[in-house]
Amino acid sequence: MAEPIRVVVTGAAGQIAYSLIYMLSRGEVFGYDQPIILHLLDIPPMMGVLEGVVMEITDCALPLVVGVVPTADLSVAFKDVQAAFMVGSMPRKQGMERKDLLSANVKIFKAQGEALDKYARKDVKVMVVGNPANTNALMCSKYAPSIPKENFSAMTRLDQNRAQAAVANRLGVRINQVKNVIIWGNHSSTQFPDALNATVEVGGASKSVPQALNNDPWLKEEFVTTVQNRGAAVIAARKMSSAMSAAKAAADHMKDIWNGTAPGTYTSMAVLSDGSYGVPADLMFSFPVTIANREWKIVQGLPIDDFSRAKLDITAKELLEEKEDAVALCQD
Ligand SMILES: NC(=O)C1=CN([C@@H]2O[C@H](COP(=O)(O)OP(=O)(O)OC[C@H]3O[C@@H](n4cnc5c(N)ncnc54)[C@H](O)[C@@H]3O)[C@@H](O)[C@H]2O)C=CC1
Ligand SMILES: O=C(O)CCC(=O)C(=O)O
Repeated sequence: MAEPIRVVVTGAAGQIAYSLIYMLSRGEVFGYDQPIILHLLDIPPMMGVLEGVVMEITDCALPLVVGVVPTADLSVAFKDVQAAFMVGSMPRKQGMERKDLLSANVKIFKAQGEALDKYARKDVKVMVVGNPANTNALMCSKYAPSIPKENFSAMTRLDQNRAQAAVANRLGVRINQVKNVIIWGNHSSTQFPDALNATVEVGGASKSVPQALNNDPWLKEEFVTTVQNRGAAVIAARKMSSAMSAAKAAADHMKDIWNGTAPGTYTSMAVLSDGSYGVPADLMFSFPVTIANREWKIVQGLPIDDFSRAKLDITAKELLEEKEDAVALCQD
């Protein structure tokens, strides 16, 4: 059996972690033959709840879990970790935008960036789930200067999964027949869910989604707003934010980083912009990427018409504003 790897989940006593820890422990992300040592971080008042989570992990009798380290101490949580799921932070309530969480959450990511810098392995892969995810990831990476910026990403996979499911449903096909739906920009209501370059497999042949839908105006209208507002719709229905689907998306995201994307497919994640597609550099912007050897590359050369250009610019503008606010908050 392989040597165990150390994996940290922050916000380990919370809702998303409750589903995510089980997926990790079953081998769904790092492989069914990869033992793991789980580092579980939460805040001191949650240590009692976390103790209950640890009891449940034990009672699941999972052979791949060879150690569990529950803690409220950053130096313990991040010590020698190779993968970090940064979930711990406050979720929004009904009526709030995700960026309203910036003042509550960004300093958590500053402190945890500093701790990653000091204690984690330099090849650690860090994915940020806690909202506002893109800007939290940007600030986390800025406060971890000894870790390559490319090792940080923020999750827009839940939006991608939602978009893929919506397209499959509209076409009446299975989810895995739809490929290459893209989420551009921020994990917020300004994101641009784009199925204009997506494809669907029908009868062994690949067809463009707009063609398969006879250029249905739905693709540029209701599809976009439904995906943009899906998180808020779940909150309105559940009175709590998405958790099972968020955990599944976090697992999908890290699994792609670990194992790479399948040939001919790309996935969306927020990564540091290098100016591709006219997006300002130094923003954590969701792009279509391919991944090999645990390194991502932004997919180049996709057609961007005036409609898509306007959508990309709106979401980039929001990220620029968030970045400015975050930098100011972290200087306080
Ligand atoms: N990027 C995405 O697609 C999604 C992001 N989210 C975000 O994920 C975050 C977590 O959501 P839930 O698990 O539902 O929330 P939750 O409230 O159930 O759990 C959050 C946990 O984080 C802990 N926490 C708070 N501050 C912490 C700190 N400084 N260090 C470590 N742990 C800390 C809390 O004590 C709590 O146990 C929220 O910000 C939410 O908005 C949720 C769904 C999707
Ligand atoms: O919408 C939120 O603020 C919390 C959960 C989330 O980010 C989502 O469901 O997309």
